[in-house]
Amino acid sequence: MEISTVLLRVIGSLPWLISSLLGIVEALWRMVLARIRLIYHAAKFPGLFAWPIVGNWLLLWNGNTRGEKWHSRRKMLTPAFHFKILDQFVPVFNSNGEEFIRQLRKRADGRAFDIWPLCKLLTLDVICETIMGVRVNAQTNSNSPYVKAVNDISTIIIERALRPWELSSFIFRFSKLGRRHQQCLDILHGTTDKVIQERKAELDKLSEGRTLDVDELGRRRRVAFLDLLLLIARDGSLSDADIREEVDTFMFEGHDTTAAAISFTVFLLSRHPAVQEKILEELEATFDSSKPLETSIQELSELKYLEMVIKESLRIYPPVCAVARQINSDLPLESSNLTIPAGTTLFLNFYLLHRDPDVFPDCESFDPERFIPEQTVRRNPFSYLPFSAGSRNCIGQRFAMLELKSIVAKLVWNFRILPDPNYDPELVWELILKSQNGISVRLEERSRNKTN
Ligand code: HEM
Repeated sequence: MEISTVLLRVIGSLPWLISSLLGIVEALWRMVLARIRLIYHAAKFPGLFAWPIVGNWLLLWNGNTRGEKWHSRRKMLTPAFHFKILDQFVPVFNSNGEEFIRQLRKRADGRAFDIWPLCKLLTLDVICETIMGVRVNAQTNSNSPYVKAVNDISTIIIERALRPWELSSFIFRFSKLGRRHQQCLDILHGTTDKVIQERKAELDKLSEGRTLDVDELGRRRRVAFLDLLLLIARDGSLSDADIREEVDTFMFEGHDTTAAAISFTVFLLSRHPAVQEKILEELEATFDSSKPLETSIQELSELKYLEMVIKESLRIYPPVCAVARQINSDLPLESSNLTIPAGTTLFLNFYLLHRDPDVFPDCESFDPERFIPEQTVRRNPFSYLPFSAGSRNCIGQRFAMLELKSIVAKLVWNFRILPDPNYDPELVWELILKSQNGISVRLEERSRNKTN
């Protein structure tokens, strides 16, 4: 081709090239303007330091989903937390709680020990039995591959977040951490898949007129959360993979959080013997002192002082101490002339919220009386958010409160909880708020057990 022809072609496509270039420049300009606007508004708020370009991205990375999947799933799952279903779970709290007490009895010699790992095993037992309907016996068999995989995967997630180069799935897959991650997933998914297939087969065998809570021999059978999911899935709205996803979410949201809440409550009680005595008084007014403590859902809801203690513990040590939210449209704040611009990621810190001295004077001190009804009604409901608020709040909060009450009641019923004078918790925020040096307490058995 001659040079003149090439030149003519180039000149001919110039208008197209220039308009494309202008289009790109305009798009970039709009992005820059939007960014400047965001920075302009955001700068008026007190907050974390933001780096140029990446902002707070290094602290927080959130995938962008508009929430349609979440919305339809949440609607499906809400009935699974109905009072009648929770009622069936209370015996699971009781039986696993009894095993917890048996394990603790071995440590009740007045010497300090770390109660955190035992709390984790307990809540894993509870969540596996209520959500999947299987007993993993974590408390008596803490070395099982399943229990180890559950523990390891949380640590791996944290370690990976601290190694930015391993955020790439490709690099991660070939790293040592990534390989262990895959091993854990294989064990966890393998177990969930097996349970799903077994429960599905049982469901298929349900004859006309038989209900889920009765087995083929007519014996009472406990309905697990998974059974409800399988029933919902019969109209084709959930695949096996979807079901596994939901089961996994509940398994992970529902056990570390409760373990943290139980262990922090035990720590606070170890420093407040008078509070323990008040809990005991309340229990002794309701239950027969000569028997092991066995609670029903009705009795648990009547333990008002115990509830105040747990609420105060969740105030000081909220296991989910922060959440993030992305703002989809400009949000003017009524109380000021500030606007939070669309595209901002808000980081809501419940740990600090619960320490607002205007709302909770002397905020570091443990005082369950803050939760007497007269005090609670005076406060803005958004000033205390251990389970978050709004449509994405904790779906399992009633489950959690019942479990916490059941376990803490058993603990105080059986033991005097004593402080470890050489210990103070060192708080860290990993996936949840926890203490990196464990939760050290001492236990002494109450005399009612010694005479039994
Ligand atoms: C003391 C124990 C617990 C605490 C403090 C807690 C706290 C929270 C918080 C703050 C959220 C909101 C997270 C966010 O906004 O990003 C949440 C969500 C959630 N929690 Fe809990 N939780 C606890 C126990 C449980 C239990 C026992 C279960 C299940 C049995 C559970 C299941 C869930 C689920 C599935 C979600 C996600 C809800 C959704 O996005 O629709 N949680 N939890």
